[in-house]
Amino acid sequence: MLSRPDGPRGRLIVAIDTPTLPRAETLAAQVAPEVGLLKLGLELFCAAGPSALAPLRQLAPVFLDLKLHDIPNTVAGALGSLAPLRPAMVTIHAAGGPAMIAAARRAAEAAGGDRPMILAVTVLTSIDAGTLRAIGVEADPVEQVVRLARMALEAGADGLVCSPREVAPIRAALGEGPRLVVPGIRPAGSDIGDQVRVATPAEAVADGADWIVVGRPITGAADPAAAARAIVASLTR
Ligand SMILES: O=C(O)c1cc(=O)[nH]c(=O)n1[C@@H]1O[C@H](COP(=O)(O)O)[C@@H](O)[C@H]1O
Repeated sequence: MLSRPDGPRGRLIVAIDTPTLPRAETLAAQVAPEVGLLKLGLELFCAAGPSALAPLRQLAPVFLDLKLHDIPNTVAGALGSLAPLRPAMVTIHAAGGPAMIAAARRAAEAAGGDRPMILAVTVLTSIDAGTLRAIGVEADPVEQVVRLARMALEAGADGLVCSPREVAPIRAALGEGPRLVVPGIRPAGSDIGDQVRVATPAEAVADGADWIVVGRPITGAADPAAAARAIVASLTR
């Protein structure tokens, strides 16, 4: 399994969110020298399919972010189907519960080889307390994230996806063990878009994020490589 990053550059994951494979390949080639991993998410996977992974993996390890959330047997089957693609990280939704998470972990181990890191997505960074209430969760985002984080790790997740607002609370509650992958990152002054629980790259890393995930502030920049370099330069831990 992928080790923790040993320097600021290794901490940066760029989300290659585009429906067009040629555009994804261009972006990936521009930013790969500046980053630790490239993230392939639903937008590109749904448009271009599993074959989108290989060209990205030639440039950097790939975080395959499909946020799997289904019955344990189906999620385990999906992990088995994804194994030949050799992603470095994969996401499942913590809300799928302990049996689903344990099945995902078993399936990743059964596939053998250098298995992917299984990351449990806690509460999406676009969700606030009002949206949690709308789906029947009375806890605030921090409380809910820490609850899901503890459950997911006990069930076999290798790490967690959370917003930068919960990094310090997770470290306080669960220590340095959990690997934390943190989207909802916005350099000061950049457009927040649909994100709600955000912080700057430096804040997230100072609080204890292992990796930060950045999409539009880099992919929408006139010079994506320069934008990635500026973010890496801002990281101190
Ligand atoms: O799992 C993720 O990566 C993820 C979880 C989450 O809670 N929030 C979140 O934004 N993400 C992903 O992180 C990326 C953030 O992109 P930007 O908002 O453009 O920086 C997107 O690809 C999202 O799919």
